[in-house]
Amino acid sequence: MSSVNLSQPTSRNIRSSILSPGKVSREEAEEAVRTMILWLGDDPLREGLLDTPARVVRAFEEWFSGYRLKPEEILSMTFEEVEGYAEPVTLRGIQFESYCEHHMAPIIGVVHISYIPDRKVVGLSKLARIVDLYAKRLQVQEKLTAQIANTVQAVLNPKGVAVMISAEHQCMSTRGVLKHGVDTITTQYTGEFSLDKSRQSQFVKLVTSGISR
Ligand SMILES: Nc1nc2c(ncn2[C@@H]2O[C@H](COP(=O)(O)OP(=O)(O)OP(=O)(O)O)[C@@H](O)[C@H]2O)c(=O)[nH]1
Ligand SMILES: [Zn+2]
Repeated sequence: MSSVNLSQPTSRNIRSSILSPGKVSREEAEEAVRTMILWLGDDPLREGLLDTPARVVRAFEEWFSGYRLKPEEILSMTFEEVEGYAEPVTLRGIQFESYCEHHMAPIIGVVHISYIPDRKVVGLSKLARIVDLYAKRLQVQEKLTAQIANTVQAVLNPKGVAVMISAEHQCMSTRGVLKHGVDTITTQYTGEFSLDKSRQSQFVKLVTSGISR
C-alpha cells in the first residue's frame, strides 16, 4: 500500500516548476493525478484508486517518451553504396498515437514517409522511430508532419522528403463537436518533392493506392 499525501500544490511549487520544465518530481506528478481524481468527485483513498496515480504517471512516461529521445542518435546509423539505387524509398502506413496539445486527447493515425536517397540510406525502422519521437509528445498535426520531414531532411540530407499524415483527433470525436470518422490529412515536402510536382503526385498515388504485399 502506498502512503498518500493529499496536500494541495502551492503556487510557489507550480511557479518553480514552470521556471524549470522537466524538473517536476514523480511525487509531484502523482499528487497532480490525485488532485484530478478529487476534482472529478471521486476518492483517491479508496482501494481501487490507491495505486492509480503511480500507474497514470508510468503510463504518461510511455505516452510522452518522445521528449527523452534525440533524432541525431536515431538517424546516425546509415548505409552507403546501395548499388546505384536512386529512386524514392517509401514507408506506407506507419501507425502512431499522439496527443493534441489543446486537450491532451489522442490523435490516432498513420504516417507515410518517402525520401530520395543521396548515396546514403537509413535503416527502415529508424524512420518509424523518428515518427514516435515526435508523436509521443504534445502535438498539433501540422507541427508533427513538419518535424518529421524537416528532421529526416536535416539529418540524412537526402534529395527530398515527403510526409503525409492521416489521423483522427479524439478531441473532435469523443467530445466537443462530436464528429466521428473525420480524417485530417497533412503533407510536407522538401527538396525534389517540393520542387517537382510529378514527384509529389507519384508519392500521393503510391501511398493512397490499393497495392498490397
Ligand atoms: N490545426 C489544428 N487544430 C487542432 C489540432 N488538434 C486539435 N485542434 C483544434 O484546436 C482547437 C482548439 O480550440 P479552442 O476553441 O481553443 O478549444 P475548445 O473550446 O475545446 O474547442 P472545441 O474543440 O471546438 O470544443 C479546436 O478547434 C481543435 O479541433 C491539430 O492538430 N491541428
Ligand atoms: Zn484537441
